[in-house]
Formats: sequence, C-alpha cells, structure tokens
Amino acid sequence: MKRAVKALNRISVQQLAFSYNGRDMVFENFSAEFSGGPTAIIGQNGAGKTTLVKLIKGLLKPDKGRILINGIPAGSMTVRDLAKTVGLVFQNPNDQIFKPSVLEEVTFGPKIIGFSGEKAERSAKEALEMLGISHLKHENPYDLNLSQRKLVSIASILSMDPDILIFDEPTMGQDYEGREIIKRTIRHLRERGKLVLAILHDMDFVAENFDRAVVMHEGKIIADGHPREVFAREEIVAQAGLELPNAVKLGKRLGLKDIFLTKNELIRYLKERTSGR
Ligand SMILES: Nc1ncnc2c1ncn2[C@@H]1O[C@H](COP(=O)(O)OP(=O)(O)OP(=O)(O)O)[C@@H](O)[C@H]1O
Repeated sequence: MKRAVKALNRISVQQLAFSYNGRDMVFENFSAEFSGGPTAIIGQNGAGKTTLVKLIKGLLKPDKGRILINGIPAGSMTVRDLAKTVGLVFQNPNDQIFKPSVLEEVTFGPKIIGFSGEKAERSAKEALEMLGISHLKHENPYDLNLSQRKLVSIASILSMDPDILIFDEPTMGQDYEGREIIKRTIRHLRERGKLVLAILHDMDFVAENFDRAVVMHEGKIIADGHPREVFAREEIVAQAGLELPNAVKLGKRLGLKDIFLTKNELIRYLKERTSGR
C-alpha cells in the first residue's frame, strides 16, 4: 500500500509588486521561493523584510503578482485557513497580545481556528512548556517583562500548530537563556517538518541556527545561500550593511581564509591545527 507523503511546506512569491502609498514601490517584480530548513531574512532597516512577511501572511495585499502557500494562492484562502497554515510572530509582542492571562492568550488562537477547548488547552500547555514559561500561565502578560512577553507571543503562534512559522526579530530583547529557548524551539519546529522563516538583525544567531540566509536590499534579494557563503561575500556584507557574526570577525582577525560560523567551529579548527603541528 502506498504511504501518503506529506508535501514539503513551501512559499512561492511570484512577480510581486507592492507600494504603501501608490508611488514609492517597496517591491517591483519580486520573486522568491522558501522551503526546507530554517531561513533567515536579513538586511538593513527599510529593505522590505517586514513588508514581505506581512504580504505572505495576507496582512497586506500585493498590487501585482501572487503568493502561493503550499501551492494555494494566498489571496484565495480564507483568513482562518491562512491563520491555520501561516503563523507570524510580530516584532513587538504588544501588537499581538490582548488577553488578560497568558493561558487565555495562548489558547485564543487555537480556539479561533477551530481546535476543541480540550485540544486548544493541550496545545497551549505544550507551547508554554516548549518556551519554558508554563509557570507564568496565570500571569497577566502586561505584568511580564518584554522578553517574557515575547516568549508568550511566540507560544500563542506555536499553539496553533501552523505548517509555516515566521518570526520577526525573535531574539530582540532576549538574554542568553531566552536565545537558547528560541534556538531549541527552531530546532524542534524543523524536526517536525515546519517551514521556519525569521527576520533577524542578530548575525550570531543566523550563523548558528539557519541553513539559508536571504539578503534583502531596497526591495531586492542581493544574495541567497548558506550563511557560510553569504558572510564570505564582503561586497554583499558591505552593501547590505550587515554586521558579521563574531566568529567570522575573529577568524578574519586571525588571518584565516575559511569562514567559521561559530566559536566552537573556530576553536575546533585551531585545536586541530595546533595538534597537527
Ligand atoms: N506602514 C507603512 N506605511 C508607509 N511606508 C511604510 C510602512 N511600513 C514600511 N514602510 C516603508 O516600506 C519600506 C520597507 O520597510 P520594511 O519595514 O518592510 O523594512 P524592513 O526591512 O522590515 O526594516 P526593519 O528592519 O526596520 O524592520 C521602507 O521604505 C519603509 O519606510
């Protein structure tokens, strides 16, 4: 008997044009494909990153072109179907959170998209556990600090169990522990076959956790590849005003030709080189 194979989650952006005011074009004939491992969208302020993810999420409508979500034109999907398929965690959690308790907040989304009360609660509790904030479930989100509130906003999207998750600046305001939690969450989502996109200004986090970096500049993609390839391209790094990851900077300062994405990679290389002498 044939086993059903779940198709890869995929976003296909085709010949997109978009302007906020009908004059200044953010995108003109912009195309991109997203599937597979976690993808970071990077580039200077104003490059069009947030506009792109809002278009994908259906919060903005393209002037021209179309966006296919798992083969289906986003424009033809109901708000509920789109919410079930694509979850967007906003940069600022205050734009997303409005319930008086963490548990209500994280249960709200799953209920809206049709989970039973019991399933919504189970899913919410799993998400809170994943993000290490189960102990906060009875708190009012607005009594929490910004980094905890950000984790609540991530949990409230995770609990809907969408196929595609988009994070706008997930590590902003997070300390070491928060970054570790987000790192684990991305790994967990990837293992479950979810498509993860994240807008990031934190290049260390990109280097450590992403398979692909898409560099945007003035509404265009100017580089697209594994972070090791992208950070090796000095002209791209300069054009997009990117800060290099610390391990890459250190490797360069040591005069090494190869690109080391993490401190561990660099240390391993230096140890091998020393022991091989
Ligand atoms: N609500 C809006 N109304 C009008 N113009 C906007 C609006 N939001 C963004 N823009 C403009 O659209 C362009 C792309 O902005 P966008 O926020 O998508 O960039 P970004 O790469 O996400 O930047 P950041 O890293 O600061 O979030 C910029 O020129 C910006 O000024």
